[in-house]
Amino acid sequence: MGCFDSKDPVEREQKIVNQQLEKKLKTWNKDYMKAIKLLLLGAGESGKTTIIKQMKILHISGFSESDRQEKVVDIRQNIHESIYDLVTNMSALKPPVVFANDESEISASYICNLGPKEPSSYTQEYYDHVQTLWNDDGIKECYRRSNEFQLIDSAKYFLDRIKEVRNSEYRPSDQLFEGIHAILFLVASSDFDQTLREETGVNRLREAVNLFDDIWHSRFLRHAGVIVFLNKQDMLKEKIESGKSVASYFPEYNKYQMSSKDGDGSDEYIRTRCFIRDLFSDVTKKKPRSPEDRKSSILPGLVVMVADTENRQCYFHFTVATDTGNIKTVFEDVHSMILMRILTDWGLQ
Ligand SMILES: Nc1nc2c(ncn2[C@@H]2O[C@H](COP(=O)(O)OP(=O)(O)OP(=O)(O)O)[C@@H](O)[C@H]2O)c(=O)[nH]1
Ligand SMILES: [Mg+2]
Repeated sequence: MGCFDSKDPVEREQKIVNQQLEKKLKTWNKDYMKAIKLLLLGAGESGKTTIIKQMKILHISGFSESDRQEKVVDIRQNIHESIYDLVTNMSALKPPVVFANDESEISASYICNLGPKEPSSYTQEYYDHVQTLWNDDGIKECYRRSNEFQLIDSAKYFLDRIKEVRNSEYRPSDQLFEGIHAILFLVASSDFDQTLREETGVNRLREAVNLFDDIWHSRFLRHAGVIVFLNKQDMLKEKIESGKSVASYFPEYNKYQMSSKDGDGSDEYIRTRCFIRDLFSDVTKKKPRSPEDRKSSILPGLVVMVADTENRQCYFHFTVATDTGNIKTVFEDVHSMILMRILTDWGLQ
């Protein structure tokens, strides 16, 4: 038996265009999923720009925003066409298909009122209705019987992407963070004796710990792996070897117990860098700072605190961002760590 081949040239052309579009989107999606997405965060002058420069040197590139926007426009149009065709054809089928949920009736009239042409603006309400309909078992049944009417080939592919498209337009924070595999948080470790330029009196390292607290407990970032780069190790070593002590700024250093796996504590620089690492690792074991303490947070709109429910791990590296060789080695470790995480998420590890 041969395949159904439309004799109508317009219909045939439409089908070809659809197939080409579907192919393009599939390739785009595959590439996007393949890319490892990192979010680089850190206080002022901690070395973020330097790390990006090193990444460029080490040939790491990403997706452009215009590529992404172009894809969103294509998907939106196809979502509307698909859901409109499904809704309007449901009752005409023989025997007809009915909605499984009552609320879908309201969503169906909303979509029918818009007509077959895509809406002038895509609102949250619009996406809610499409989502309600696409979740309805009646619509799913209608989709299964789509051989009985005209529906674009890739309707399911597009409708399954509602969340992705909606996020890209209406929830900028989520869009920014969705699919991020890991957050790189940079710390200028040698800042232990510095105060913030803009707010004299605030210790820069202490402020970096507070910022990390906000980021670690942020609702938006809770699914991403977190890697802390304890950067500027060369400057830290220099400071310690010149006789400066972290104890003058962090009195708790005097009582600091170094773990035996980190060394015997005889090297002051090693002891200091472990102490600084533990300032950050303690954050991952504690509750978020109180709202009172977070008044001066530089991320007020972004941070919605959550208490940890998942068992998350944080990875620490001692880095010198200005040293390409050092960053290359560290990134090789980071890369394997992220791949392991992805495999674990997929249940392959
Ligand atoms: N010695 C040394 N200098 C570093 C290191 N990392 C960064 N720097 C220097 O520190 C300064 C600040 O680094 P940037 O990469 O500009 O820091 P940033 O986080 O992008 O700073 P802002 O954009 O101002 O927030 C630059 O002069 C860097 O060359 C390091 O590991 N060792
Ligand atoms: Mg910068």
